[in-house]
Amino acid sequence: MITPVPIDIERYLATARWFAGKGRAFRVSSTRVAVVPGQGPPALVVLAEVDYPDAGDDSELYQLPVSLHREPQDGLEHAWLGQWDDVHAYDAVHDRAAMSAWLEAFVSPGSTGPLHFERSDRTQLDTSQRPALMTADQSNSSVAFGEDTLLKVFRKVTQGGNPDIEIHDLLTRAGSSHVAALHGWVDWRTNDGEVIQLAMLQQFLRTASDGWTLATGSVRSLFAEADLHAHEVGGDFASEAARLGEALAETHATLAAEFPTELLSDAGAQHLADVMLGRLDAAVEAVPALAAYADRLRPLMAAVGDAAGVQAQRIHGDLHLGQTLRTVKGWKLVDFEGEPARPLAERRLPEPVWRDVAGMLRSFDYVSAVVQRELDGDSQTREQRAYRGAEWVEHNRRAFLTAYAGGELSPEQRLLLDAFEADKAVYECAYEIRNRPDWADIPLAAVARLCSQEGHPEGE
Ligand SMILES: Nc1ncnc2c1ncn2[C@@H]1O[C@H](COP(=O)(O)OP(=O)(O)O)[C@@H](O)[C@H]1O
Ligand SMILES: O=P(O)(O)O[C@H]1O[C@H](CO)[C@@H](O[C@H]2O[C@H](CO)[C@@H](O)[C@H](O)[C@H]2O)[C@H](O)[C@H]1O
Repeated sequence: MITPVPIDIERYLATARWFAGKGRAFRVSSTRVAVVPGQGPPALVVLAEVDYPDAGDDSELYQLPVSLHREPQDGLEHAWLGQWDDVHAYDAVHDRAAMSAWLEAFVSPGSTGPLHFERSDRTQLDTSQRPALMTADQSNSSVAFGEDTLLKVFRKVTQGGNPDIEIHDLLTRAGSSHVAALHGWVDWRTNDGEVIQLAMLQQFLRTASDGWTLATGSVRSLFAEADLHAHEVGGDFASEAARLGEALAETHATLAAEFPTELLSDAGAQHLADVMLGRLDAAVEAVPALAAYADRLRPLMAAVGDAAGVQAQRIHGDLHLGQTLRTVKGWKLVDFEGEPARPLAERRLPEPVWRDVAGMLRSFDYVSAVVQRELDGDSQTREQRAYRGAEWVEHNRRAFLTAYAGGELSPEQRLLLDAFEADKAVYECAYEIRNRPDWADIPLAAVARLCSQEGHPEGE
């Protein structure tokens, strides 16, 4: 079904934080529309297919929940999508009435046209709770209902199972204490068997603090104490880093128990190495400064091709401190979608756990670098902060890794970890150039360090 909608989706996409095609020439080639059941102002789901003239057949599908009103809505001006005749259209995630209709649709799950609301547990939903769009800088859009429930509306959607829903579902059913419980999800289902997953409803961890905020706070405490070492300051993060290592190890164990695992075949190991090498080549194109390191990174990545026999399993796929939440009951992991830039089929493949471990190790480096950038000072002060910041990074990386692995890494594990860390830093160079060019020197400096003789302090 191709349904034209008379709103200027292109104008809206061009400025949306979650639109991955910003800065490229694009056009909306088709739209499909479905109606969300319920009372109140009409709420629609629009699926917009986006084409990129510079990229041949490359197209993407974006979801726009839309609400329609007979009158212009005060307070929703920023979410205005357009008007035809006397109908005003808004981005519905900002619209309380429309989001309440979504929550109510979960109370009587089932299908209305292509939209299917599914419940996965029996948690009572309180539909009187007031919806509020979260303000986090996100790839998707999340709406909290009061203090208990969170609806994450996926923006870039794809045919097939969404790993965030799939993994939250299995971990919730397995009783994992390291995820926010899943309550349900929304599918777009067509008669010919196509399924596109649109949104998920889960427990809202309202009082949790995210790992990024806590860790940057720890580095700020360190810098406020001129002469102390990282383990001596009140805000030492190492015991939390260790708990995070334990939480990740437990989550990996549950994932290995709940999803199929496999031992990497020769072809599987070679595929992993080829993907890393391909990403390196593409990143060098986007970030020419990487070229100086490429010849030293390639042998490390190519060696992954010899990793046949290593266990591969479902993992998080894009783990960093911003994906962790500290609750009174311990650490939770969020956002199991994997790296948004990787094709969906690849993100759902079993992989060595070292990709996640490497992601967290990289994140400790970001924390120290980002705090240093916030602060002024003469060159001597900056040099001293760089030294102390590096000590903080080593201290926390070691605490995390020791708790995760529970002992020394084997040479094979060390090699995989090093290769995944290099791969992540390369990915980050390309990510930063596209999204935050001012930050590109953070992963670039990490690549330079990985290529130098300094090695990995926490492994010694
Ligand atoms: N269940 C939850 N409860 C409370 N906060 C959450 C929950 N899930 C995610 N968050 C917060 O929202 C932020 C964005 O969520 P995330 O799932 O990473 O979205 P995105 O895929 O859009 O990046 C996270 O960094 C976290 O701080
Ligand atoms: O959270 P997303 O799934 O959208 O992940 C993407 O964005 C992240 C930035 O928010 C990016 O993470 C990089 O920056 C973080 C600090 O902002 C840092 O902690 C991470 O270590 C670093 O990789 C992530 O790579 C990207 O996929």
